Amino acid sequence: MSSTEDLHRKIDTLARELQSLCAESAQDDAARKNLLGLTMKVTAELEAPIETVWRMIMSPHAPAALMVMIRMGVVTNLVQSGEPKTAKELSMSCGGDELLIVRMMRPLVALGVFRETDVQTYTSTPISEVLTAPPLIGGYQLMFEAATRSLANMPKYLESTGFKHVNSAPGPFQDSHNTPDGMFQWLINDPPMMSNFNAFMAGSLETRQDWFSTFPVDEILLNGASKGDPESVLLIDIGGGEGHDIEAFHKSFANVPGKLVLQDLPPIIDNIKSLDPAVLRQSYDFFTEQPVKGARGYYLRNIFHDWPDKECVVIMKNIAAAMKPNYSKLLIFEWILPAKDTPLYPALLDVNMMAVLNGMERTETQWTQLLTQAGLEIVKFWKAGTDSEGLIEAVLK
Ligand SMILES: Nc1ncnc2c1ncn2[C@@H]1O[C@H](CSCC[C@H]([NH3+])C(=O)O)[C@@H](O)[C@H]1O
Repeated sequence: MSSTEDLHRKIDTLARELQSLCAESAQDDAARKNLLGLTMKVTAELEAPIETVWRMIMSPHAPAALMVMIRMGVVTNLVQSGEPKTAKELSMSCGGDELLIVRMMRPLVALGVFRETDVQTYTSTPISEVLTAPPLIGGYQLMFEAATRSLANMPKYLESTGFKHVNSAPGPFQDSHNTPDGMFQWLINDPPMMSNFNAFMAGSLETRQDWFSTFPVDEILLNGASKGDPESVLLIDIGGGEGHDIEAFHKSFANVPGKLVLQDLPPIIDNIKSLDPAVLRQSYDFFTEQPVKGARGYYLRNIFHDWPDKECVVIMKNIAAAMKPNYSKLLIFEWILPAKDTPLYPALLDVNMMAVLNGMERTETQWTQLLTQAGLEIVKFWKAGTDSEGLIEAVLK
């Protein structure tokens, strides 16, 4: 047997083993992720450099085709009907041209988002089915409109600035959307897009870790918190959206003394449909004086990465002015980027933050610089590996 034949025989054997491993690990999520990580590493090793470049060149196309199918209603139509439909039928029920559907569907079929049961006949797959869940269909449209539009235009925009670091508005978002507004104001002006954003944020909770199930809550917050005073505030979630995080905290720590407060902008607070009454709601703009003084914990998740340094320092100073010395703690739950070899997801998130909010993900050194400028001192960077967010515990200096 030639060495080439031998090699192909080995690959066939491995393919069979891999197939059976895939089936086995479908029941065990840790094993599945382990196997997926391994195959991704192997893919990176096997892909020729020119193939990598081509993959990047061709990467915006399928997401754009999918956005067309979402907006045309084809995705929901196929998932809801649960049976194959021809391009002609889809064209009649969704209103777009038949040939446009055929062309947009080709890459999506190749990627497994849909299946082609016959010529120009399509059916949904688990990918399109999961995509129609509100957090994903909302999140997809939000990210496409807010981020993809801005990213496509970003190189040209940055070139026009002489490649200046983005650290204030206007930035790529304002340029590509032709608006002086930041993303949050843009959302407030567009209620359906705001609903997409809220669904996206609430839905992403399912896949993200809670700080209180990851780090020692007793040591960080509960030990030393006021127990006798019924008015004392244990924890405020500043910019907490519709309250999903602080409500989850309450569920896990229902009997701890002290009030729980949710703060966000009026349109968010006024839009809350259901929230445990144990959580007090307060409309508040974090660029103004913090009204709750001397709370034990001032908690912010995914807030500072939305803002350039200057705005972060203003938000931090407003909190610092309300903190009680030797008692209050600032708790920031965000990415703490490693100085080197940042995993792909947080590295991309950093570019995303630049594109949509003129914001950024930060390293330990950058966090330390910010907090120092606001008169705060880091007690500890609590970390759970480079692949997940960390908690920054800080106090008044
Ligand atoms: N000036 C502001 N004052 C208070 N909240 C704001 C302000 N600007 C933006 N936000 C809120 O900041 C939040 C950022 S998204 C993060 C939401 C939540 N902490 C979570 O991690 O899921 C949104 O809910 C915004 O409405």
